[in-house]
Amino acid sequence: MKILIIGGGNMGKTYARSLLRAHLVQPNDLMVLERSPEQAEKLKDENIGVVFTDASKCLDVADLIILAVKPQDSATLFAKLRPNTDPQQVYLSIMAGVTIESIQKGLGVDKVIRAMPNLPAQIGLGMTSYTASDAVTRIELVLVQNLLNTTGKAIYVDNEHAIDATTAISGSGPAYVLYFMEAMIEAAREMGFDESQAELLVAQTFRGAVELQMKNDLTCAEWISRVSSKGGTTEAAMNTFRATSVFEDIKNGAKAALARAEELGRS
Ligand SMILES: NC(=O)C1=CN([C@@H]2O[C@H](COP(=O)(O)OP(=O)(O)OC[C@H]3O[C@@H](n4cnc5c(N)ncnc54)[C@H](O)[C@@H]3O)[C@@H](O)[C@H]2O)C=CC1
Ligand SMILES: O=C(O)[C@@H]1CCC=N1
Repeated sequence: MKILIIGGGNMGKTYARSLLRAHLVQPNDLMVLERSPEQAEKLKDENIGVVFTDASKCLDVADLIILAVKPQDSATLFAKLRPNTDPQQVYLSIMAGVTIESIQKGLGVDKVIRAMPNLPAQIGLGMTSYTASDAVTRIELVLVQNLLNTTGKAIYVDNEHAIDATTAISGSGPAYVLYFMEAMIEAAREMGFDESQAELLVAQTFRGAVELQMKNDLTCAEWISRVSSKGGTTEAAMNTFRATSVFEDIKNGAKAALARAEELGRS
C-alpha cells in the first residue's frame, strides 16, 4: 500500500515519522507532497519518504492520502488534485473544521475519514478522534485506526460535531496547558529560581499531577482537596483563583476554539 502525505509541516512530518517508526509502511511506499520548494528541500534531508512538489507525479499511485495542509489552503489544494483523484482512494484529513462533505465535493471522492490529532503525536502521546463517511469499508477504517494508533490514543466518534469539539479540547489543548505552565514558570522565576530550575519544577509538577489523575479514580476536585491543607498554602492559592474568573475563562477559551473550528467548516 502506498501512502501520500500532503503538507510536510508539523503534522505531516509527525505522521511520516510515526508510520515509518511503526513499520506500517516502507520508506519507498511513503510519499510526501510539499508545496514550498524550500520546505521540500529540508524534508529530503530528513529521510521521511519520497518527497514531491508536483501532485501529478504522486497522487494517482497513492492508496491512502493524508491531508495535512492548513484549512485555509484546502480549497486551492482540492482544485489542484481533483482532476487526478480516484474513487478507490481513501482520504484521511486532519484539517481543523473542514467537513467530510466539503472534502468529498472538493475532491470528487467518497471515501473520507476525518480525524483530529494533536501535537504530542510527535512523541507517541497524541490524542485523536476520528469519524468516517459511509463509503469507507470496515477494513479501510481498521487500517487507518492502526495508523492513528502509532501516534498515541485514538477514539472513533460517530459525528463531526465531536471532531470539532475534539479540536477545541485536545487538538488545541496542549497550548492551553503550556500557557498555564508558562505562567507558573514565570512565577517561579520571580521567586528566584533560574530558568532551568523553574522549568523542571513546573514540568515535573504537571507530569506528576497528570499521572495521579490518570492512574486513579479520583476526580480533579478530589485531588485538589487532598493537596489542600486546611488554612494552608494551596488553599491560599485556590482562594485567589476562585475569586477570579480564571476557571470560566479557560472554558470560554475552549468554546472560542470550537466556534472557530465550526467557522472554518463553513468557509
Ligand atoms: N499543529 C497542530 O498542533 C495541529 C494541526 N492540525 C491540523 O493539521 C494541519 C496542518 O497543520 P500544521 O502541520 O501545523 O501546519 P504547517 O503550516 O506546519 O504545515 C502545512 C504544510 O502544508 C504545506 N502546503 C500548503 N498547501 C499545500 C499544497 N497545496 N500542496 C502541498 N503542500 C501544501 C505548507 O507549505 C506547509 O509546509 C492543519 O489543517 C491543522 O488544522 C491538527 C491537529 C493539531
Ligand atoms: O490551531 C489550529 O487551528 C490547529 C488545530 C488544532 C491545533 N492546531
